[in-house]
Amino acid sequence: MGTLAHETNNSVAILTIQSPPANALSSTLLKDLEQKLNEIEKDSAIKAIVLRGEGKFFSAGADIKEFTSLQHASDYQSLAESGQQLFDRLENFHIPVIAAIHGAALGGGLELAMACHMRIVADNAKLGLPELTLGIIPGFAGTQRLPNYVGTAKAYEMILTGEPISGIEAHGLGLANKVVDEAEVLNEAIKLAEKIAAKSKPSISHVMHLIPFAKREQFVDGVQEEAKAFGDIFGSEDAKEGVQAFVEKRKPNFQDK
Ligand SMILES: C/C=C/C(=O)SCCNC(=O)CCNC(=O)[C@H](O)C(C)(C)COP(=O)(O)OP(=O)(O)OC[C@H]1O[C@@H](n2cnc3c(N)ncnc32)[C@H](O)[C@@H]1OP(=O)(O)O
Repeated sequence: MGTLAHETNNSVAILTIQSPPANALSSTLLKDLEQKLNEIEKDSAIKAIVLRGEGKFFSAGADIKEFTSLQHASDYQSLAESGQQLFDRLENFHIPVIAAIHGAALGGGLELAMACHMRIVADNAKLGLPELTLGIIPGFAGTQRLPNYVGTAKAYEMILTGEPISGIEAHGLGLANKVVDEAEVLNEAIKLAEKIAAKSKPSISHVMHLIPFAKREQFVDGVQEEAKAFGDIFGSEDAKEGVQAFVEKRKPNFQDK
């Protein structure tokens, strides 16, 4: 069974991440997402997409346990580059994608949600980039997309402290389109998708082509630097300690090297 379920109703595709317990973005899940985009690209009937997570969370980010199987800085750099490319494809997709976020969207989970075009969040959801808690840094374009949504000051605070914000705060900062009770997240996302799907497909496609031009030009340089730094950071003692501490469910003891 794949890690992404897919159903379509009224021209709206609902993609459900099914990778318990935390919907971590394993390499398999990322491949399944790419495959799903390939399929949807060929289906002219789909006019909007809702992306959600099954279980307790939207997604808790890259699969930290998988990190321990990689060896070299170049492996981590490639991991970051392939995630960045996939999320870039999503951001530039010709069909609008709405992330329906409950529980947690952390690390790569928030980076995935930020590559979607709109976000509906639960008031009690946690959204953050906690990578520095692991002795590493964001690697799926989080350092580049987060400031665009929340402003640079809040992005520095969120990334440097690793502390998540609530769905209510995310909405106040402009990171989310709407905040609702957790029980209503999926319904609200579907309602928004159905409103969009009632419009003409050619006009939807033109808007999807045009809005990405408003993106900052430095973005491409920024994500390249981020992927390189993501590779470098895994050469540090503290990255090994941070990842190991997560696996062993203890606090990391960083040595600043
Ligand atoms: C380029 C991208 C880089 C990244 O994305 S780095 C990863 C960034 N993400 C994080 O650092 C989030 C780490 N996870 C957490 O902070 C917490 O977890 C949660 C807040 C999501 C949930 O907390 P709670 O409800 O107390 O559950 P629990 O016992 O911590 O987790 C349930 C199971 O899920 C596994 N898990 C959680 N997040 C990840 C992950 N990102 N990668 C791999 N596994 C993860 C745990 O280990 C555990 O598993 P078991 O039940 O076997 O003990």
